[in-house]
Amino acid sequence: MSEALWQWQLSDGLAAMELDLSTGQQQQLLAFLALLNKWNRAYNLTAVREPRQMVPRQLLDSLTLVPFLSADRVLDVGAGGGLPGIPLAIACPGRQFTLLDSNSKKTRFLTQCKLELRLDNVEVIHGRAEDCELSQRFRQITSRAFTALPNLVTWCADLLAGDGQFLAMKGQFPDDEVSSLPAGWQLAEHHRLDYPGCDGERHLLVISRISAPQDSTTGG
Ligand SMILES: C[S@@+](CC[C@H](N)C(=O)[O-])C[C@H]1O[C@@H](n2cnc3c(N)ncnc32)[C@H](O)[C@@H]1O
Repeated sequence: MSEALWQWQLSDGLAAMELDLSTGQQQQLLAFLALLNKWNRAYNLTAVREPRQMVPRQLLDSLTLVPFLSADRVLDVGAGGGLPGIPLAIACPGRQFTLLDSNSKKTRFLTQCKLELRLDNVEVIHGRAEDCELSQRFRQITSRAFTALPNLVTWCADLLAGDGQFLAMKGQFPDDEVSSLPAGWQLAEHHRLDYPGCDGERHLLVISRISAPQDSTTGG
């Protein structure tokens, strides 16, 4: 029952969003949803449990970021059950995605997804963003339902390339968080996000440094 519904919701949604994904990619997205649904019972990965809401709120919502991706390597911080990182990795096989989360149950699930879905462009890291020391910085860092913007930029500043940008997904526009951004950071862009079945406000906030220093460790 869910499978036929999910298949219909996905192909309908992708068409409306003008995202051209192959049959194989669509099958991978649905296989990911089935894994999320199965593991959710034991691991509490997501609060979205109603089958009818899963394609829009998990897959389509994540995929709204596809047109905004430009970096070869993207970090998804606080990835949880793999959102938006796993759907983006399936939709964009030419980009590398690093999924970071501090909860070991969640990173175990993400590692299982990488293996079962054969996602060679996914790397999973267990750790706290503010304690992470990575060899290369990222030009784009995505986040969904992670933390307030001031925390995001403070905790993850060392993970972002000098000219990099945070792509923060939010529900209602967070006026207070934007006005509390630490000195040196700005709201560079704001986009309304929409997709079939979207049942509330969705916003993408692009946050960058005000004056970007040169960064020799940028990995693309
Ligand atoms: C509300 S969940 C959102 C998960 C996913 N992005 C989504 O939209 O469904 C927030 C996630 O951030 C992780 N998290 C919280 N603090 C963190 C930190 N300091 N560093 C890394 N991950 C963290 C939690 O373990 C949790 O999986």
